[in-house]
Parts: sequence; structure tokens; C-alpha cells
Amino acid sequence: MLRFVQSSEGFLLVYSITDLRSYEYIRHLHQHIRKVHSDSKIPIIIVANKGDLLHVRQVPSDSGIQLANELGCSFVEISTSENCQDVCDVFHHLCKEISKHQSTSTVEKRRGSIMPRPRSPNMQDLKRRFKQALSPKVKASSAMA
Ligand SMILES: Nc1nc2c(ncn2[C@@H]2O[C@H](COP(=O)(O)OP(=O)(O)OP(=O)(O)O)[C@@H](O)[C@H]2O)c(=O)[nH]1
Repeated sequence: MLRFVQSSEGFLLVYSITDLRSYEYIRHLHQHIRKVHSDSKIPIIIVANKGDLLHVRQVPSDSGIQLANELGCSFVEISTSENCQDVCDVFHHLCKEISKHQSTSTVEKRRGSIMPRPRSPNMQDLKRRFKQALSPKVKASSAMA
């Protein structure tokens, strides 16, 4: 699993709204991703599946939203069996987030590689440094006199 997490550029963390344990496991998966990827902005979407099984729901939508906010992820509730378009949309959304993330991190890397130009010394600074350099000599010569 580590190998897959390392080589991935984005994640869909899926739980079932009918299974509280699968929801609780999301936090653990998220921690694992964070350990492997130091980049805190790697795209992660939390997906609540089986949205059609409302009569056996164990996880309210609000809990999913709350968790996603807390972990800084996107959130969507879907039903893979009722609406396969939802599945396409989730993957599409993830791909968009990955490409956005990659373009911003490339810009940041470029910015980081540009060395700041050394500031040329201004006259005030030169005067101050000149005085500083002279002052021990002045003291020494007055002590001799
Ligand atoms: N009603 C409903 N059933 C679903 C949905 N998604 C998957 N299922 C059903 O849930 C069962 C398990 O689906 P799998 O794709 O095998 O997924 P799994 O990870 O093994 O999931 P679990 O067995 O539920 O832990 C299958 O019978 C699917 O048809 C959904 O959105 N709604």
C-alpha cells in the first residue's frame, strides 16, 4: 500500500454512509497519506458512498462535511449504484484538482529556485561602516597622546 500512496498524486477516500466504521477509518487513511506526503496540499476528496440507502444510514451528511473541513479535503456524497455519472464527476473533479495543484507547485518551485539579488549597499550604510572601522583607531591614538 505504501508504494501506491507514495506514487499517487491525489486520493479518493471512500466510506459507506451505512457503515460507521468505514467512516471512522477515513481519519486513519488520511493520517497515513499525510505521513507519506509532506505536501499538505495534495488533493484528497472524501467520498460518502451508498447515498441511496437512507433507511440504513449510520453516518449523517453533516459528519462527512465536518470531517472533510477538519482535514482540509473536498467532500461529496454519492450513490455508485444509482448514478454512475456521480462516479465520473468525482474522478473528473479529482483530476482537475491534481492538475491545479501541480501547476501551482511548479510555480512555487520556480519561485524558490530564483536567488534573491544581493542588495547594493547604500551611502548611509557605507558611512556607518566606515565610522565603525575608524573608531577603534581614534580611541587608540587618543590613549597614546
Ligand atoms: N445500494 C447501494 N449499493 C452499493 C453502492 N455501492 C456499492 N454497493 C453495493 O455494495 C456491495 C459491496 O460493494 P463492493 O464494490 O464489493 O465494495 P466493498 O468495498 O467490498 O464494500 P462493502 O462490502 O460494503 O464493505 C455490492 O453489493 C455493491 O453492489 C451504492 O451506492 N448503493
